[in-house]
Amino acid sequence: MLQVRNASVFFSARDGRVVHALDRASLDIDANSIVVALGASGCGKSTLLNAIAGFLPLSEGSITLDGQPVGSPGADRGVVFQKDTLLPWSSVADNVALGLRFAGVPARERRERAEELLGLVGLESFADAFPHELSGGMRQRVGIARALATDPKILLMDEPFGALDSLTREQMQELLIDVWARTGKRIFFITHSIEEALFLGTTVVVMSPRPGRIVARFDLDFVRRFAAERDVRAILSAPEFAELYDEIRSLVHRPHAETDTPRKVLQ
Ligand SMILES: Nc1ncnc2c1ncn2[C@@H]1O[C@H](COP(=O)(O)OP(=O)(O)OP(=O)(O)O)[C@@H](O)[C@H]1O
Repeated sequence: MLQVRNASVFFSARDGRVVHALDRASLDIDANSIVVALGASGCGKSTLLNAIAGFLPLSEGSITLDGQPVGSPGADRGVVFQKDTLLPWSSVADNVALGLRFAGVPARERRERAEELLGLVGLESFADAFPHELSGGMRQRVGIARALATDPKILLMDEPFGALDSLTREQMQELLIDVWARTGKRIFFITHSIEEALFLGTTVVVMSPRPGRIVARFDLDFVRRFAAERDVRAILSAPEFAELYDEIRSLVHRPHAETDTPRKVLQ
């Protein structure tokens, strides 16, 4: 279980103001769940993800993964960003195996694991290609395979499909559901898209504009339905999908007051 408890983050902006980016967020991410955080630009979604990844410290509150406090980045959390961070001079297989190289895994074992993961994301024949030979969607697949290489307890995905065209994005959503169904990995996923959140999330949390606060939580089963029936149209045209879409839309767009009052920055 990943537990976020009363997590707050304050940043010191360049002009001396204190930006209250995240306000007492609490969240549980159980095994086998996909928790999607949804909210307007600047509401603190990436701040929350970066804190879970260990890239930035909380100002207040705590994050634990299976009871262990999360302080710094670790192989137990795999991260995928919107912009791929593949090494251009390394082959696809070597990119996938990067974390394993850092962990001292022997070359042959690394290659086997990379090939296995490339199979999982449908890129088995691209092991020896280089990133520039791949499309944006393919590079994101490599990113997912790389994030899975160290067998992390959780995948953290920060708008991973945000830069892709809509067709590729739909394909990637389905691929992610397949990866989730086959690996059982828990996933924390950030998006601006209500439709993407509803389609992918076993839980959707809606965040308010700054200071980012979790204002609503929805437990859903569209993703399990898709994994079982593989009928996207049936899901997207379901009346309950449209109702939830409207409900969440009004929550996301509800006006909230700016409350960046000067406060001490707690580290
Ligand atoms: N290092 C930083 N220093 C100062 N302010 C920051 C810093 N990082 C983020 N912020 C501010 O914190 C707030 C939350 O930012 P964050 O990137 O978490 O939002 P977001 O919801 O992920 O936005 P987007 O959807 O546009 O990526 C924003 O107002 C942002 O300007």
